[in-house]
Amino acid sequence: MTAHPTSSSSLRRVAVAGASGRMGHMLIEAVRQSGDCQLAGALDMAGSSAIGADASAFLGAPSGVPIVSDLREGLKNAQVLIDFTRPEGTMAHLAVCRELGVQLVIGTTGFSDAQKAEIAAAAKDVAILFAPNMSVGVNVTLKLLEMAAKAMSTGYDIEIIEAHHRHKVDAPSGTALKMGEVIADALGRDLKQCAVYGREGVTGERDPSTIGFATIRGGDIVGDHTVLFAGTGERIEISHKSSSRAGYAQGSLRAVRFLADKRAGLFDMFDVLDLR
Ligand SMILES: NC(=O)C1=CN([C@@H]2O[C@H](COP(=O)(O)OP(=O)(O)OC[C@H]3O[C@@H](n4cnc5c(N)ncnc54)[C@H](OP(=O)(O)O)[C@@H]3O)[C@@H](O)[C@H]2O)C=CC1
Ligand SMILES: O=C(O)C1=N[C@H](C(=O)O)C[C@H](O)C1
Repeated sequence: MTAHPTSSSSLRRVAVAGASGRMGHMLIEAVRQSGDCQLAGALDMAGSSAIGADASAFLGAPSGVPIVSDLREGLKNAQVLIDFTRPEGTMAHLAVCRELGVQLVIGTTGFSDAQKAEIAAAAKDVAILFAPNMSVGVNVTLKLLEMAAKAMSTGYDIEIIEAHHRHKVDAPSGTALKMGEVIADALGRDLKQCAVYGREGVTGERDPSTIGFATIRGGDIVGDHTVLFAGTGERIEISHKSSSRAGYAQGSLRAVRFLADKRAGLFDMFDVLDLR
C-alpha cells in the first residue's frame, strides 16, 4: 500500500526511528502493508548514509517519506513513533515526543534503571508502550514462566539461556532480563539480588536462590530464549525461538492500535494482549 505522509484519512500516522536498521526495515514494510497505518516519518542518526533516501526505497516501492535526522521534522506529521534504536537515541526521541504529544512504542533494549524511570515519567504526559519483546509468542511464554515458577518454587534451579545474532550489542537480552523479572516476582525474589550473569573459575556450589543467565552470540540467530528448571531426576525447558523479525513488527503495530485512544500512561504487551 502506498501512502503519502500528508494525506488526510483515518489511517494511523506512524513514524519509524532507526529507519535503516534491521527492525526499522521490518517496521516500514509492516506499516506499508498494514492497511490501517501510514508511514508519516522516518528518522535515523545524523551522519548516517541513509539520510535523504526514501524510507522504503529498499522495498523497491518509494513512499515519498525521506529519512531525516531532525527529530521535529521527522515527527511533524506523526501521531506515534516506533523506536527500535539504542537507549541514547530513544531518550532523545522521548524528550521530543513528550514535548510534541507524539505517542511512543519503544522496542529498544539495554536501558539503565535511571533511563527506565525517565520513560515512566514521560508516560505521565504521553502514552507509551514499552516492551523488550513485541512478539505474541514471547509474551505468552512469559505467562507460562510465571505459572511454572510458582509450581516449581523449591527444588528446581533456574537458568535462563539466550542466543542472538553477532550484531547484538546488549547482554543479556531485554527479553531474558524480563523473563528473570517475571520469575523472580513469581517467587517473591528480587532479581537484582539473585541474578548471576555468567560464571567463571572456582564458583563454589550453586546457590539455590539464584537465577542464572547465559548469553550466546553468533551468526544470524534472530532470537532464542530458554528457561531451564533443573530438578532432581528431571528438568523442564520452556523455549521460544524466533526465526523472523516479522513477529516483532506485527506486535509493534498491535501496540500502535492499542495506544490509539490512550492519552497518557505506560503500557506493555501484556496490556495489548490482555495477559495481565
Ligand atoms: N522489543 C522487541 O521486540 C525487539 C527489540 N529489539 C531491539 O531493538 C533495538 C534495535 O535492534 P536492530 O534493529 O537489530 O538494530 P540495528 O543496529 O539494525 O538498528 C538500529 C537503528 O538505530 C539507529 N541508531 C543507533 N544509535 C542511534 C542513536 N543514538 N540515535 C538514533 N538512532 C540510532 C541505527 O542507525 P545507524 O545504522 O546509523 O547506526 C539503526 O538505524 C535493539 O535494542 C534491540 O535489542 C530488536 C528486535 C525486537
Ligand atoms: O537485538 C535483537 O535482535 C533482539 N532484541 C530483543 C531483546 O534484547 O530481547 C528482542 C529479541 O530477542 C531480538
